[in-house]
Amino acid sequence: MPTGIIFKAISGFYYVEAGTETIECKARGRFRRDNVTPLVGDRAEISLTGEGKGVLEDILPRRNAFVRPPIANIDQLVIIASAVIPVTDPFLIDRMTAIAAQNDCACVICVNKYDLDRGDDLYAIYKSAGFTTIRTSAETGEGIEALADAIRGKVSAFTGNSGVGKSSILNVLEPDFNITVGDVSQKLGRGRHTTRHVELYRLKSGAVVADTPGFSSFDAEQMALAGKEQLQFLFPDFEPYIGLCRFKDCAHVKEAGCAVLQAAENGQIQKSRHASYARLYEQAKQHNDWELKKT
Ligand SMILES: Nc1nc2c(ncn2[C@@H]2O[C@H](COP(=O)(O)OP(=O)(O)OP(=O)(O)O)[C@@H](O)[C@H]2O)c(=O)[nH]1
Ligand SMILES: [Zn+2]
Repeated sequence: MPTGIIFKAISGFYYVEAGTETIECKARGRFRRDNVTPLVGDRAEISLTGEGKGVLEDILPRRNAFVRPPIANIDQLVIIASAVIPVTDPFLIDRMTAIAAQNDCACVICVNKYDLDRGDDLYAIYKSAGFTTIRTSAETGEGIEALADAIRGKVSAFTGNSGVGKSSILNVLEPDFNITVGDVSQKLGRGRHTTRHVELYRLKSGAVVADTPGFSSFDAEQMALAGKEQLQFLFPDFEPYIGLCRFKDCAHVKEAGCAVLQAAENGQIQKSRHASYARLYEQAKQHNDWELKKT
């Protein structure tokens, strides 16, 4: 049975890219009965009924699935940031990297507007935290090739606070993209209109990019993060120090003998990364308390 990837889903039709063809599919009735919603990004088994049409038979296991936006199997988030108009708050980046880690999704950090500001601080933070970190300018084209390399052969979703240059970068990566995107969803479908659907685009370079309204700004606020005990594992730069604290159940916030705190003080962990962790930990704690009171 042929398999393919759902690139687009509109009004009950699923557009599955299988080989060089796009097949327009309907879903089998049992998906509804089993309460399974096929998502853009899903790998699906299909049967062909002729004339470019087919039926979704089965959804293959997912690497990850997001609810807002509804999309599956994202390999990596490309987090666009900027050190100047607007200045990106590292906390927003750290929250996204944690959400990504929780969903088995890699991250590429892209510090844009290099022509206006080198963004040395942001660059240093994420480089030393172990992320693929790139500096770009959509204005001069600097770093765009490095970004193209980082997304080749993968499914990426771009995110970043408003004005950092997401659309500008995508247009430099793929000059035709403007037209494609503009038609379908108006400047990456920020959802001002009713067509809030998600779609995958295959760039000429072979990269696949998700047009994801829900990721387009950091309105990922609604995305729930793990409980406070799990949070430490969503910071890969903490990993070498976890398990070395004096107390086994150390929260790594202000405990005596905490190896993570010590590493942050020594500069082995970036201070802003630890500050973000502590802030997220506090939020998770309040959330837990609230949940407990409710029951
Ligand atoms: N100098 C300079 N300006 C840039 C660069 N990238 C984007 N801009 C400008 O920044 C402004 C915002 O860029 P957009 O591409 O619309 O940003 P966006 O992230 O898509 O913003 P939203 O649509 O609000 O989410 C525009 O005026 C761009 O011309 C850059 O690398 N250098
Ligand atoms: Zn600790």
